[in-house]
Amino acid sequence: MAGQGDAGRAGARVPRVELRGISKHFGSGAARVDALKDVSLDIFGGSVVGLLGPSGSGKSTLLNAIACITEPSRGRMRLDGDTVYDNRWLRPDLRRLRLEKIGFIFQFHNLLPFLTALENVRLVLDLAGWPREAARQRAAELLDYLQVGDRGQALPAQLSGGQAQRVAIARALANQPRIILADEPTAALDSERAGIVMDLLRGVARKNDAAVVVVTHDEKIFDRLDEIFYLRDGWLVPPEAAPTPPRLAIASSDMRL
Ligand SMILES: Nc1ncnc2c1ncn2[C@@H]1O[C@H](COP(=O)(O)OP(=O)(O)OP(=O)(O)O)[C@@H](O)[C@H]1O
Repeated sequence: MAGQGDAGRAGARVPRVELRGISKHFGSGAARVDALKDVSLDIFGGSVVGLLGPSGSGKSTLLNAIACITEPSRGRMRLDGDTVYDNRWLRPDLRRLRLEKIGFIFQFHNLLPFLTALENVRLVLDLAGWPREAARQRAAELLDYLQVGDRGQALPAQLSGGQAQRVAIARALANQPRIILADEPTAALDSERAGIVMDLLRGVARKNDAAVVVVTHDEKIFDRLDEIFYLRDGWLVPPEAAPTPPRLAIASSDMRL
């Protein structure tokens, strides 16, 4: 498994996500919860990795820390070779950082209901400062790529669940992020659509050399993950000690798309 401090195995490649000794606690005294304990890992471009573990094991906290939404309590985090956290945030504008580096896909699509599919995708590009025409073109191309180009003028309520999720993926990919974080992206989809979503994410990981990190309980997609990080009680469990859920094939660390 990549990560666990074995940077040599990946040669000179810079991990898209590099965590060293990341801990996070909430509350204090008797109410203190240690949600992440000394988590170190590397995630490289071109791979789709899963964050697995029982409920309450720290998966969402870890995903939100990587997304620069939740501030860790200590440790060091580099995104795309850029140290963004070293016992404190080093970048003053985390919103801009997220816009530059990260695409986020949620379980439910979270599209803005009063904007069309095309406008939802364009919004990200407008915020990132893309020129108007280039943004329109890119948004339309992405919707085409995700096979919902003909639904560009539809409002989210007029889309099927699978279509809405693809528009949400287009939005997450709009600014060509090198890190794509997905929280239960397939939980609301049937097997066929879940497979399509995972194939899309895999395609994007390969095409853009992006790291895709998926928090999931969804057994349907376990065999589509290149690598598994398993959390238990806030600790990252070494691969050899992680349980092997049914149908879960842990890929070799050398596997690349
Ligand atoms: N904002 C918060 N305040 C206090 N405790 C929190 C907060 N967020 C998470 N926790 C606690 O941190 C621990 C890890 O939570 P987290 O949501 O990261 O787990 P999870 O593995 O994502 O769980 P699930 O699979 O149920 O979503 C849990 O004990 C949770 O109650």
